[in-house]
Amino acid sequence: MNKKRIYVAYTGGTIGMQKSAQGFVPAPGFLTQTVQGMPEFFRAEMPEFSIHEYAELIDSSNMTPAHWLQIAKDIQRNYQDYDGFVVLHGTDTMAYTASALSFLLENLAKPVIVTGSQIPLAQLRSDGQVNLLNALYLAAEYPIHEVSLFFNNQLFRGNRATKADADGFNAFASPNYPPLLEAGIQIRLQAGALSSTERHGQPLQVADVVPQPISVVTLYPGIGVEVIANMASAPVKALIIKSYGVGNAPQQPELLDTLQQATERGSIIVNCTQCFRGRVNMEGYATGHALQERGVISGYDMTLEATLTKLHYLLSQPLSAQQIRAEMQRNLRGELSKN
Ligand SMILES: NC(=O)C[C@H](N)C(=O)O
Repeated sequence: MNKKRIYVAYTGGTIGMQKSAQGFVPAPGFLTQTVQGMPEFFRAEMPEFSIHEYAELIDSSNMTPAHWLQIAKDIQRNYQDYDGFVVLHGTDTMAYTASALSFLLENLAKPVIVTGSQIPLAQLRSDGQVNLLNALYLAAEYPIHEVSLFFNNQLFRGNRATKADADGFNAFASPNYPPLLEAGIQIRLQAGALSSTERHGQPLQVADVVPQPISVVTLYPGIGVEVIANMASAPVKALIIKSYGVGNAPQQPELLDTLQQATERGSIIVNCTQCFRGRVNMEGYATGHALQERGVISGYDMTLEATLTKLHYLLSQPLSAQQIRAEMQRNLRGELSKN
């Protein structure tokens, strides 16, 4: 039987880092060399894989939309030659990249799994081996044709994941959507759908993305209107408000006027909840309803990462503000559920 072939893109991040006088840093060649010294990766049950280290290996705090595009184009270039893709990435902004890739890779019909680790692969007690080994195995044997994120034995939908623990191994959560798959003694499919063959639909397409001026403001009791007005002023094209509960904000006339003026200027204002779990419902309370009346749109149950990367994706296309508002409230890649 022909073995499946998996393409591994190493972008940087802790998994391939080495100790230096300044703390852990990514080092060229080190991840590949470490994997080669681990016989588990070459067991008969494992797929074939090839690791491609990027010329510039980065801590994921340095990720930008240009890097998202670089990864998406790399996948596109190698799309025909591999059965699946594993992106090795730092954990700090992993959920942003996984969300961004889910939007940029249009008509995706192969598995793309983003993973990394909290302790470098070469260190004692690393979680890197379990994460990478499982990501490779799942990409080959449990192909779910979407962008997902594997961490601590759970496979999440990429645009539903968020970093939830700074220093624990259970570093990611998917607060509003069940895991696609859980890897225990048995590998159990949960919300994911296995696809045995490549769907012969539209060819894979990579959407262009350019960095966009987007503000994110978290409401707090007593926040001044001028703070929000500043965050919404030009050149900002979109403002994400992390509101209270199901989407509430103070019913201050000056605040509501500021938001209305920003909307009239063509800004996209999205209402996301600052709660870890749950969904915005602006019809729930008068305080939420007032926002809706001023043109603020609902982020429903999207994570901040999904909201922000979806805005980047849409603002990079030739769409009107009205079209962007409509698309933001539509489920494009499983990132949003309305009820
Ligand atoms: N665990 C990690 O990968 C953290 C690292 N700072 C990164 O995001 O690149």
